[in-house]
Amino acid sequence: MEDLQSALKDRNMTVSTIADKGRCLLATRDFYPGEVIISQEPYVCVPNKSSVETRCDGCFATSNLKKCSGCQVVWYCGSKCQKSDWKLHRLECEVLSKLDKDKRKSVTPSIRLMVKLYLRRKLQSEKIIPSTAIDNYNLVGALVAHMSDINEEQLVLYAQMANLVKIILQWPEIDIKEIAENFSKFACNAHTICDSELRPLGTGLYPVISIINHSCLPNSVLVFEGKSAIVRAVQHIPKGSEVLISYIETAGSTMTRQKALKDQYLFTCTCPRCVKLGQYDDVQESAILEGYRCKNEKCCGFLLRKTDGKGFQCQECGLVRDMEEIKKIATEVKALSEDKASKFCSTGNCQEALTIYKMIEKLQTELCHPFSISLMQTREKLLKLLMELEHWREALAYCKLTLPVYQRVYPAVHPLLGLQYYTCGKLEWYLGDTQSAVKSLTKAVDVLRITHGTNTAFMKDLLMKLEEARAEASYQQSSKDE
Ligand SMILES: C[S@@+](CC[C@H](N)C(=O)[O-])C[C@H]1O[C@@H](n2cnc3c(N)ncnc32)[C@H](O)[C@@H]1O
Repeated sequence: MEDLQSALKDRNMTVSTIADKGRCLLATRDFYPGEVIISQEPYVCVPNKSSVETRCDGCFATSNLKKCSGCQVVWYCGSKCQKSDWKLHRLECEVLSKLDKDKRKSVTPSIRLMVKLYLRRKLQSEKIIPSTAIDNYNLVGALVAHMSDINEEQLVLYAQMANLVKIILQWPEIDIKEIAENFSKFACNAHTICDSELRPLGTGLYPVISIINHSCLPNSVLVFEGKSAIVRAVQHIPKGSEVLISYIETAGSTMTRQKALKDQYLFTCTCPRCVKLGQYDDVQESAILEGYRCKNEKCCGFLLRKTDGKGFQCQECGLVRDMEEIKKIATEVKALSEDKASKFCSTGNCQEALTIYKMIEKLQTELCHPFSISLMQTREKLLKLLMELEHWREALAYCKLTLPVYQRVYPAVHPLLGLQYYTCGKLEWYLGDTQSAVKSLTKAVDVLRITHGTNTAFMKDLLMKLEEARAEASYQQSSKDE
């Protein structure tokens, strides 16, 4: 702990404790929007695995992959990644290659993450790889596990997974209880590693970053550059303040956010956004973000359940929507999304998925409040599918429909909002609307230079696009003036 504190002192940080929260990270000087507060390499990490996609264990790339001939489980994009991972993978390869085919199939990313955790601990304790103040197993030991708060079913699952890890490692002295506890630590401390556009690539354990607590109105954001985790300030953080990131998708209502935090992180959030709202505001917020639309298409009022339970009444114009009608549409949406859309999406059948999502969007437009999160998510799926199918104009129309919801549910500096402006700008540019593209790309840069910095290939590309769009717009303007 002393080593950690002195390493953090150089970075203008300190670890402290707060009642009801446990450890926390405090700033020992002022930080300003866009500044990197802390960055860390993963103690261990693994790429995601899906039936349609495999990733390199070194850099998470998806192309030019070759399977490790030893274990037949891990993939690399080339010798550079294979060599840099070799000290750890040599041990992993040895244990994985002893497994029969069936057992190898049960080696999920979470199991691999745990196996790698123990192997890395061994390598550090044998001094085969170095330890530092911010890269050692003691920091993993200090992570919260919440063992006494997790339910029986979860405990059984962790015990089964721990047993599999024991079988893989074949270390007689290993403690199953400790492995199970570490699975619980993963659940509330590991981070999903994403690319610059926030698409998930893998999972990593960053024990210093894991000291940072959650807020639904955070002053910082966690992004990734390759596998490095970077925490940047999105607001002014005065000296002595706690650094806070968001663990969850913050677009939902207070009830939804609190449930997500309780389910996975086992605490009740008391951030200003969660406690600020009074009971009625909370109900109104849920009715807008997760409720139904008024029968009158022109009315933007939110609906509350009538006391007789027979329907929902608009709080703006008083019109009542019948419960049966609402149930009917909701059932149709559910059937379409569960049975059909997900199947087509998982098999990569974009055209069919598009047809289904359009049907869902039509029903949700009829059913949900215009600021509904589920309607926004369906439009987001349509936008992605249409971009994949290169239907740019229609994609732009859906992108523009999502923007007012993004602006409502996210703070002005939020990576998802910045990325949505970016998508909008790119589409406008493809479609020749250069003036609008400049406006959208400028908004994207204003947000993303704070959340993502300006040094990554992704940001350099965005800044270049903006320059080109500006040059084109001024050329068009001067041609018009002549
Ligand atoms: C990633 S850890 C954060 C560091 C942790 N406080 C510690 O002592 O190591 C996540 C855990 O911290 C606690 N936590 C994080 N944010 C919190 C908050 N806003 N309010 C209360 N507890 C919080 C919860 O116990 C949660 O499961």
